[in-house]
Amino acid sequence: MAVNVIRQVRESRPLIHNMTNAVVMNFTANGLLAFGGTPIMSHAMEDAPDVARQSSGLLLNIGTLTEDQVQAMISAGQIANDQGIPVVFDPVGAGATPYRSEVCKRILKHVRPTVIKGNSGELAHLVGIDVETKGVDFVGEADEETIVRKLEEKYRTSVLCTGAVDVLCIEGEIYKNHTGHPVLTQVTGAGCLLGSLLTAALTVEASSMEKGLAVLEHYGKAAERAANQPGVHGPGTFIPHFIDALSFDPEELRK
Ligand SMILES: Nc1ncnc2c1ncn2[C@@H]1O[C@H](COP(=O)(O)OP(=O)(O)O)[C@@H](O)[C@H]1O
Ligand SMILES: Cc1ncsc1CCOP(=O)(O)O
Repeated sequence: MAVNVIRQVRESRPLIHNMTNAVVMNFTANGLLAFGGTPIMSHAMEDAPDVARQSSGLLLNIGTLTEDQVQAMISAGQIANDQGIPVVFDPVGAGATPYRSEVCKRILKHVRPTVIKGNSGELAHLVGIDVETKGVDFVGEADEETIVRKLEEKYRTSVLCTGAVDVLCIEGEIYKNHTGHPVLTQVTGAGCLLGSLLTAALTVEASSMEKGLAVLEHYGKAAERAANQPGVHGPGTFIPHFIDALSFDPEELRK
């Protein structure tokens, strides 16, 4: 299942338009390349709509948003919707400031994402559930299944809630992924990069469940493999090994 999805990505090397934040731009481009996609970053209103027209998938990530970029995201998102291109929306830091909350509502009013993905704190905020967050991080406790179901119902779209266990909600069904490693919580952009790989996976021919679980399993297994390498002593040495592992064959990673 995972093998089929990831091999298709590696054959087509889909062009993924990453409208993502300044913190994770380089990490995202390298991680997506290792996984098998072709990254392009473009945020300006003068450029992003044309890039969206040429791309196979679009990631909207509001981590370091400016008003100009938000307008470009809406424009690119509408083009992607019109062209039937998958869109992943990552509401980074939703609820941390009134502006982020307003932008989430605005984007979701104008763009239909294929998947909304975020951590529990961000997704809880989108459905009005009060949980404890600190900036872009989730620090409290939450009932992920309730959150994803409510969000799916509200926006009629698939939802991925990341965490120690990832919870995916597609057409009312819940799927869980248990792969992963706690060191991912010490790497900024671990969630953001996952959103880019998910966008790439959504471009191939398979069921939504297969595509979602394939990426989650591969990502988590790559983290487990990297974290257990002899030269890895913490988040700094983990990162290059993780990028390497993302490029491995999915069957090899399962061994
Ligand atoms: N405690 C954990 N153990 C294992 N994997 C984790 C843990 N926390 C998060 N992950 C993984 O890290 C990645 C990013 O998730 P998360 O930390 O929730 O995102 P974000 O960086 O957006 O807050 C996901 O692949 C998730 O499965
Ligand atoms: C630290 C930070 N601040 C704004 S965006 C960002 C990156 C967040 O990345 P992630 O949520 O994937 O760890």
